[in-house]
Amino acid sequence: MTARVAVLGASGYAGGELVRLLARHPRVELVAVAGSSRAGEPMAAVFPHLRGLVSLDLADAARPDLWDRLEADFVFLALPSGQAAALLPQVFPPARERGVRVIDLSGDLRLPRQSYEAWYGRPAADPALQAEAVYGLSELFSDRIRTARLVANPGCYPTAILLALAPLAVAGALAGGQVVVDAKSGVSGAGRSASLATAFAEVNENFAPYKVGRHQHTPEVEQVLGWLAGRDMTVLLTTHLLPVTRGILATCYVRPPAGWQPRSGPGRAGGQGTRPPGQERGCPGGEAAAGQEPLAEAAGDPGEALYGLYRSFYAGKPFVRVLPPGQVPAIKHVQGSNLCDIGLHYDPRTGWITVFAAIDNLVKGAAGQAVQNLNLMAGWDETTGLDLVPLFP
Ligand SMILES: NC(=O)C1=CN([C@@H]2O[C@H](COP(=O)(O)OP(=O)(O)OC[C@H]3O[C@@H](n4cnc5c(N)ncnc54)[C@H](OP(=O)(O)O)[C@@H]3O)[C@@H](O)[C@H]2O)C=CC1
Ligand SMILES: CC(=O)N[C@@H](CCC(=O)OP(=O)(O)O)C(=O)O
Repeated sequence: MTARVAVLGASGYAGGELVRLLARHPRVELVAVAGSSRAGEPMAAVFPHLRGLVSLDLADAARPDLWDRLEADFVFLALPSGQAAALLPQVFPPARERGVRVIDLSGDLRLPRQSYEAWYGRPAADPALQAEAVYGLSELFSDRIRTARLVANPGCYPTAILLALAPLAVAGALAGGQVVVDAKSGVSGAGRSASLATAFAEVNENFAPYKVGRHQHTPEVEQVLGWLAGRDMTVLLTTHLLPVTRGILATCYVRPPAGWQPRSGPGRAGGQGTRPPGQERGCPGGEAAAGQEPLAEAAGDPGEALYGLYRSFYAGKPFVRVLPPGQVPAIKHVQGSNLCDIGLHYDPRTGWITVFAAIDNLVKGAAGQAVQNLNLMAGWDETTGLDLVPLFP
């Protein structure tokens, strides 16, 4: 089976990356692309790297009547936050009737109204649509994604941070309810539209934090960690702009409760060990692990035990590479791929655990994960079209 797919926002970085991936996806027919200021132009004029690979012209993404003519099974929305919320109430219900399924890359459907309005500073999407949307962190919520009609693709930072912390959340290591995260992103995370903050002369050979204390991905991370940990979570997230094009490195600091030990089998990612949005909080995987031997005691090495916990959590998850103790991830080891590399460190002196996660913000943090979700929704192998070896050096 093949699927007809449309990309709205195809003239942006995330949408352009979607088109790059979909152009070589063996089961996809790309039937439409749309933009805004570049509407009417050939895709290859907007993105010359796609010359000879995509022959479509950009339609106007803001026109609701575009949807009446769309003969697509799946529509990706890669529009600025706020635009999906404005567009969907009008176009999604009739499209859903026709069997169209939507994957939205913006932040519009990830948070409930109050939280969205507080952190994004604009009116939230229709609450019914937000409630219908399945949070699309592929590794954790694959069961619900498979049958979803509307998917809220995760934010770039939350993808890295949640993959880094999910095993600890499920295993009860976040019982204190507080986490500190120090995260850095390449400038493509800010989108293609020019702004002073992302101009070469401002970014080159510079490095600085931004949106301190007010990053809009904070409530998203808190929400999902809360589902996994079975308790309210507070996350201190500080984001930094790296003078590179692609990549996110998230460094997450956790002080587990006294006496906590990593255990094997704390629940599997995407299996029964994690709870999807809208369901009762709790951690069946953690409960199932309660009677097991602490690996730390068995192995006598907390670093090895932590590694065992992560290996077991991400067993069978092709895009997560858990690095052995002593190895650390780097953005250059995942660039251009849908991989998330995770490194672990247990510091016996302070009792803190540090978890590092590296992703490509445009691939696993946006377009790649959106394609992974398409694969799940269409019933294909989740790696279809995503067999991408990182570009190095
Ligand atoms: N960049 C990243 O790493 C990530 C981005 N995202 C999310 O993906 C979405 C797109 O981001 P990104 O690609 O970076 O942004 P860009 O600014 O690069 O692209 C925005 C796209 O939306 C179109 N657009 C702009 N304004 C409107 C409008 N009023 N109506 C309809 N279309 C419009 C643009 O068209 P045109 O160029 O023709 O004017 C362009 O195609 C955002 O919601 C972002 O949060 C999520 C995760 C990571
Ligand atoms: C480097 C950079 O500026 N990154 C952006 C990522 C924004 C994003 O992806 O927006 P959503 O809220 O729609 O997920 C930021 O930090 O705001």
